[in-house]
Amino acid sequence: MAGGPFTSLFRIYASRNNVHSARVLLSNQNFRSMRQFNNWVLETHQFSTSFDVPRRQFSTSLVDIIHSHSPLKNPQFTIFNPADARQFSSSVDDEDGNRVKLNENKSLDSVENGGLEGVDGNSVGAGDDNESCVCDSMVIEEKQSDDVEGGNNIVGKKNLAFRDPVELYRELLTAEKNDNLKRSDWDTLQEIFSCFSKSGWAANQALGIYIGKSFFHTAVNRFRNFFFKKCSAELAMHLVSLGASDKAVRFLFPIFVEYCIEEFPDEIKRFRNMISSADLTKPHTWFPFARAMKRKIIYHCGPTNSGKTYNALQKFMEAKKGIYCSPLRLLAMEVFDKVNALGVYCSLYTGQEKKHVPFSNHIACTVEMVSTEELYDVAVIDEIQMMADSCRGYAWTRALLGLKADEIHLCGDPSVLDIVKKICSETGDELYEQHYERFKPLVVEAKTLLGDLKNVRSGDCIVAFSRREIFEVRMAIEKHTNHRCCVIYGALPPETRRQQANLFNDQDNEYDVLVASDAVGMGLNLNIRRVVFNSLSKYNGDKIVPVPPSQVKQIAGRAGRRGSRYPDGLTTTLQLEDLDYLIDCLKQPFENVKKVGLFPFFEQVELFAGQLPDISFAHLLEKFGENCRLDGSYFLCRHDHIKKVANMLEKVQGLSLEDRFNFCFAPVNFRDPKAMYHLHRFAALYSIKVPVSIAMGMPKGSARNDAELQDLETKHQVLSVYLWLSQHFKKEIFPYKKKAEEMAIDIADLLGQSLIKACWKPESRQGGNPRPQQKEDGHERHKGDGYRRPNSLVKIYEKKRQEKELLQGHSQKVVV
Ligand SMILES: Nc1ncnc2c1ncn2[C@@H]1O[C@H](COP(=O)(O)OP(=O)(O)OP(=O)(O)O)[C@@H](O)[C@H]1O
Ligand SMILES: [Mg+2]
Repeated sequence: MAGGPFTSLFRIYASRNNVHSARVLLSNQNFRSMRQFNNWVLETHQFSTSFDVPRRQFSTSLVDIIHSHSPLKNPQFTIFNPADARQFSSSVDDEDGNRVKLNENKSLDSVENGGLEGVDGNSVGAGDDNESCVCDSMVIEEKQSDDVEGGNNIVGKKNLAFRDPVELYRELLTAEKNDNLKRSDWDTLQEIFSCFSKSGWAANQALGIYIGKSFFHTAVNRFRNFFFKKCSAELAMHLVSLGASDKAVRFLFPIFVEYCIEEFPDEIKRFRNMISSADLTKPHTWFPFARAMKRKIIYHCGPTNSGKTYNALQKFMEAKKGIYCSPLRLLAMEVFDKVNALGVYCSLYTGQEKKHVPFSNHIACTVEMVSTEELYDVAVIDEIQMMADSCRGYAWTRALLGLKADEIHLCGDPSVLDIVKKICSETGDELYEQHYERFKPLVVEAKTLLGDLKNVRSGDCIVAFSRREIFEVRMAIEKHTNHRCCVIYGALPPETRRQQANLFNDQDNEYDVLVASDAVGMGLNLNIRRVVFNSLSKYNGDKIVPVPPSQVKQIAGRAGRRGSRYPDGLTTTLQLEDLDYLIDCLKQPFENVKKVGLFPFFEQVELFAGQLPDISFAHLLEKFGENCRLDGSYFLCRHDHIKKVANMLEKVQGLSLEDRFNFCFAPVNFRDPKAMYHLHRFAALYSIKVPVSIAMGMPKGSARNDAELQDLETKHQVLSVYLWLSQHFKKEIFPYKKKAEEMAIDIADLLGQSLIKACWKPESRQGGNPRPQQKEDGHERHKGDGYRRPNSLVKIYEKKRQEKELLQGHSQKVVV
């Protein structure tokens, strides 16, 4: 890597001004006024090490030196000489670090006013640093006059606030214990150290020199002991005059830094290695091959039922080689069928199945399975707003950053448009936007079902947010009306969901009502005339919460599909009191997402594990979460479910780290103890290298009650996990793939048959979560059917309604 103009200029400047050494300061935050060294402060942003650059190394590339110390690929840094207020700021921002932007001769004032920009464009020098900036310019003035007097050694003895902390620390090292302080002064000093120890600012800044939060208090205690033994009267009195305040903490901090650098080199090195191995910054650099391409990204942006996927699929089918990335297995299967039916050979690739169609150049896959190795002409990433999903978002982010395709079509709502723009500016891809409107507006029926399921009509989809609620609604409808219901919910295998969807879509049968969970929310083409929300609150794994507006929109948008029996979509609620919330949700603009999900690859976790060799995998993941560094546009995806599986597999000996990592991604429902038991058994057999058996009997027939139905669901889950493992591990260890496939098809069939017959009361899953339907969750009885629905959100929105008086009356239709 060549040095570029910045380095040459620095070299000329340094030689002309007889600079002996420069110190690079260390920080992921802005540390700029921390220290001075022979009149030089070399400043770094989002950069995290501390080292001196001696004069003899000025002849080599300064950029090289900085890069060799930096865990970041493209650190930005500023170098300035306080003696004459000259400052150079530089950002090395091209791929090989050669292109250097040079700003010469900015006055320090512009720096004080936040004239510099950090790596992520944040203004530097704001907030916490203001005080130290002011202090810094005073240091400069002081030093300039001292220099005139001749030499560094006589630097401002008069005013400790302006002394070089390095010198102060050196003096402390050689000082004798001070016995002349009053008791009250010692007490004040104790208070100052207690304040220091509790200071969030100091703990954060200490991260810049790799003093981790867990070690910070120990370091401060040791520093206090050292300080109390050595502190001069002058120093103590200066601190006492500041009192237990932020000023005292900020005064002490640079001395603390010196102490730590000398006393804790091993701890610093260990933490530094740990941090750099948990570095998730600049994820676009993880895919150098995709970066070497000039990709064209087309964002099909619009609400539901507006033709986004349709248009993207046209390009996919026209391409020589294409890949379609789906949010759901079911949708991947739908595209696989549709595309093959149109004469474009297409294979199917999901976590559980690989259907290779001979001579095919097209693939429909689930987004988690997308290959970033293969080259494609056209890729489609459907439901791109899922990048912001707290659990699965990383799969969409990875697909967008890593796909090697000349053209990538993104389909989704506008919520991630801005962040996709930002990502494209980092990757260098061209972005084109294509905006869509709904084919037909969605109409809200203000009358609602008036709390009575007897008002259900043909073509209705009643949306409920738990399995139990779904079956209760279905029972009530079938008992009190002549309608027959299909059901779709998350625990059903995709094949059964599809069978139920077909049954509902098909006009030539009596199944004309659908009762479904939010599992219908994404992309599926269903002949729905009206979406009726049975309730608008759901259990989020912890408590009952209102369904988020984005999800309400997505689900309501299922009503009325172009080309279906019902091109005009309607939506409403069961209860009048829920209507305002529905209207509120539909009227809300799409949120503008600020961050999208990331998750480390196995190799990154492995690197991190090297720093913490003796801890459990679950603990390792936790530590990774605590210590990983992320750029401002990304968050680390939630991995509670992974940790749950990791904990369960903890006692299974003989699994490598990679095995554990893979097992933890198996699509198991961790709330289902039977499914977890089987996963444990699979891992135990795998660990002793015994071919893994399915060891699960086939049910004799369709379910006769809810317990048997749940048993079928679990059995399918177990087979799905087996199939997933057989695709992710060596075939020899999971030799019964074929058998598992056959069993899974049969069980999906039995589930379909069972659902057609089902007319029993739902039961709770054993060992599962508290049921949202239980009394303590505040659910109420409904019209003597034995059916209970969640409490309305009326209280929450009552106030809002009064204020807004959204509706004039409840008889007219509202078009959203
Ligand atoms: N130009 C078209 N010609 C014929 N049918 C179309 C056309 N555009 C869309 N459709 C049909 O309209 C329906 C909705 O289109 P599409 O699935 O592309 O919507 P979308 O915007 O992706 O909605 P979603 O939010 O459900 O993903 C589909 O059944 C699709 O086949
Ligand atoms: Mg779509």
